Amino acid sequence: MGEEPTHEVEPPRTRLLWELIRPRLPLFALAIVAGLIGSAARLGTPLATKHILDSVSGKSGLIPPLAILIGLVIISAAAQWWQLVTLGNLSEGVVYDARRRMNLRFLYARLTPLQRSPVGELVTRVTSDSVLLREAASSSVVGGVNGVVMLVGALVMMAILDITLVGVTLIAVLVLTFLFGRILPSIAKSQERAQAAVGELGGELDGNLRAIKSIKAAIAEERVRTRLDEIAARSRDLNMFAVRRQALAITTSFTGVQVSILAILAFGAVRVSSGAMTVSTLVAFLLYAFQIGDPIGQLSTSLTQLQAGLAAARRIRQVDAMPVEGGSPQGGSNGTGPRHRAGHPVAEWQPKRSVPTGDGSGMLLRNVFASYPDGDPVLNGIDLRMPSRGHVALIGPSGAGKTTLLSLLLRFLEPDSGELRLGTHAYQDVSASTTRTHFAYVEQESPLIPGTLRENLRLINTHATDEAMHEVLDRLSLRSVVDTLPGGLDAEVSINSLSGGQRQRIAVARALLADRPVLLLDEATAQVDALTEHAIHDAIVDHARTGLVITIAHRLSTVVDADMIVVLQDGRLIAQGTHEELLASSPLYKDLLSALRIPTDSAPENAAEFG
Ligand SMILES: Nc1ncnc2c1ncn2[C@@H]1O[C@H](COP(=O)(O)OP(=O)(O)OP(=O)(O)O)[C@@H](O)[C@H]1O
Repeated sequence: MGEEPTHEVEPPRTRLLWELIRPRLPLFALAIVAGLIGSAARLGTPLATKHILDSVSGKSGLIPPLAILIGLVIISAAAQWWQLVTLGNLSEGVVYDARRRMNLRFLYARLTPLQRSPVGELVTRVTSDSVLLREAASSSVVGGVNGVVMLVGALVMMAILDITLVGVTLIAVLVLTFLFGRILPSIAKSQERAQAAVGELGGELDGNLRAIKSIKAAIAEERVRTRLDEIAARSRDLNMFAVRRQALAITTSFTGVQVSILAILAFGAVRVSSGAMTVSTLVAFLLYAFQIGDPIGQLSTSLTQLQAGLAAARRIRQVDAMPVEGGSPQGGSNGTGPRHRAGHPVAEWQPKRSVPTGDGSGMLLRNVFASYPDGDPVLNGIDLRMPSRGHVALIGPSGAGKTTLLSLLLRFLEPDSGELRLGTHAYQDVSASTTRTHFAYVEQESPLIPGTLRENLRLINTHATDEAMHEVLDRLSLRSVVDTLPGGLDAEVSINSLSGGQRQRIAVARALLADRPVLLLDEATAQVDALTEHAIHDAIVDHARTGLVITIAHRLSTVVDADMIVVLQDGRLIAQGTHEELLASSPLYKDLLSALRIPTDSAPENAAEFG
């Protein structure tokens, strides 16, 4: 998992499980009490049976021991029911808590470490790992406690009946305990590796299913299948290792119990024939010996199940350890601190239209350096001032750092050093979510969130009216698309039900409905036709009258009439100005245009692409 603190000593697995159970301790205690009552009732039955046998030989009346026996059976059944329901309550609660904790962490985690793990891998932690945790948190732990209680109780009762014979049983219990101690740790390790393989499978599957069209078009199904099968086989082999170990542990325990019963029978027969023990005592003793089989079996199953749960708890804990966003001061969170303090004078840009600034929503980047974890800086000393109104277009070759610059503005990434300001607020003084309230963002892939079209459009502005939505949909030529959807705005939409261009327009519509001071568009016109591009362009111009629009544009039409064009190359700000100014001053800008065979003596009308 990304950004796992390597210097931190990991707590023992059992403590992780305890942390999840602790908030539900009363339920846990209740389940144990129910288990203890049931165990006590079961422990009493052999004694009641002995009294019934004694009454047959005329030593006492039959009715009282019979009534006690029936009472014990009823109590034992009721306690078992109670315990099972309580356990279900407990385990579902623990799984629910674990899933909520992970959901919360995924949504509030810092983006870079979160995105280091494949989505499918993260999903398996919420789905399959939490299910393994369910068993460990409830039946394994309570079953283990019950098993110990039953075992100790039976041994005590046996000691009361015949102290000599109990020695034989004790030897069997000690041998089994020793063998278990040797086998269990290897079960936990292989199960953890098997679960990691399941996570890897989830990640691979997710990635491949997202790219399924490319895979099919390349006729690469077989290659992908082989790779997926290899991971599935690895998981199977690791689990089989654990299964063999579990089988060894469980059969050892059962054989041990059988052997000790035979030994008790043999020793018991000798003691009965010598008159040191009555037949009824031997029968009661044997009933206890048989009863010991249950707790030992329960203990061995619980302890082996517990290993899978502990492995799952560790993987869930790794999610908990992901760093979260919040009001963390910029640059401080990655521990590097400012690396480049030299102050550069920031060139004040004057837009070609009269654009008022200084009303609190202009943006400033001063000597900003940024890098991804374990990488070299991808932005190197960016100095840029943008006003509160107007259209700023970012251009540059692929990999120049355009998207990274937007990530900094939105605080998906914190700078290594330098200063970012939004109006009068320094980024480091406010939380990431506060900063984001100023932006509406259209990302490159224009993803839809699961839900209806209405929910998608209201993602930023939850109060957008139907009227406003229809107005924006009209502007972006989406109205006819919506009208054909069953349910209109209430239709469930997904990546498969809409085209790339339609999704892109929905993302733009969502941003326009938001009415935020700064609109960020990352190649918002990449997939749309000329008419829609025109509509988006008009929307940009419209928004730029009252607010700031920052676009990453690959199409010249989005760029040429921008109030300011910022040219980036290799993470540096190479030039900035209007189209005309850059044609006169920036060889890179001219190169970018020439590479596309666009005449550099006039602004072209067509929608040529950069990058
Ligand atoms: N999540 C990431 N982790 C590590 N490196 C990254 C990450 N995202 C981008 N980079 C690197 O940062 C550099 C700048 O990438 P960025 O996406 O900002 O460029 P860009 O100008 O938007 O490119 P394009 O036009 O191709 O989208 C590239 O070298 C890229 O490999």
